[in-house]
Amino acid sequence: MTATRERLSQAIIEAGRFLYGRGWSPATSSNYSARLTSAEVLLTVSGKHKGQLGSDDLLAVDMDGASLEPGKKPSAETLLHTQLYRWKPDIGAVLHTHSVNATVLSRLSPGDSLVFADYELQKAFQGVSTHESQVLVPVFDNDQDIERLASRVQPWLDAHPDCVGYLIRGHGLYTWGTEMTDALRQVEAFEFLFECELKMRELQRS
Ligand SMILES: CSC[C@@H](O)[C@@H](O)C(=O)COP(=O)(O)O
Ligand SMILES: [Zn+2]
Repeated sequence: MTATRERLSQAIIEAGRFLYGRGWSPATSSNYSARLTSAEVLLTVSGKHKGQLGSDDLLAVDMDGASLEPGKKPSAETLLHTQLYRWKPDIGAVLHTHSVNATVLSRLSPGDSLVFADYELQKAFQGVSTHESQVLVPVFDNDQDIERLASRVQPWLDAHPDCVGYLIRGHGLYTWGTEMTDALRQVEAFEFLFECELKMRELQRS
């Protein structure tokens, strides 16, 4: 194993332990990846428990999502990862999670996007420097046809180069970063904002 693969494998395995521990990757949900080279991505195999990953539970795919390791089945959502690496060459890690709050908030939001404003924690997102900005998060309807889902995500990404993450309704979150630590920070920031938003809605109703 190359030193880069070893380092990235460890980063993915540790991310899985952390995200599972926070309750954001229950059962065998979620998938994680890191950029190996300009042409290859290291990604979780399909169907594994993400809190118990080992280095055998990862495989390299090309930028079209094709497995480079026969015998290993890539994540069912591989194309949602590779489209992000193709979209921006500075993306080094992508995380997909399935938290209760992401699931509930996306189901309660019938529109095609959510806006977060006036939260100091927005500054945890890459490129955001003030609570006075607006963080626009698209919400795509879920689809078991991942190629079709990816084809609905792509025009949004192309039209919103500052996008820091998106929700899939009733399903979960995709976010990313230059390094795994950046992607993890963004997952945490999103989870904080999702919880605030749900609490605000609850209090405003009562
Ligand atoms: C356990 S249901 C979740 C899956 O359908 C899927 O959405 C998911 O996140 C994990 O799929 P995987 O193929 O293991 O990467
Ligand atoms: Zn999923």
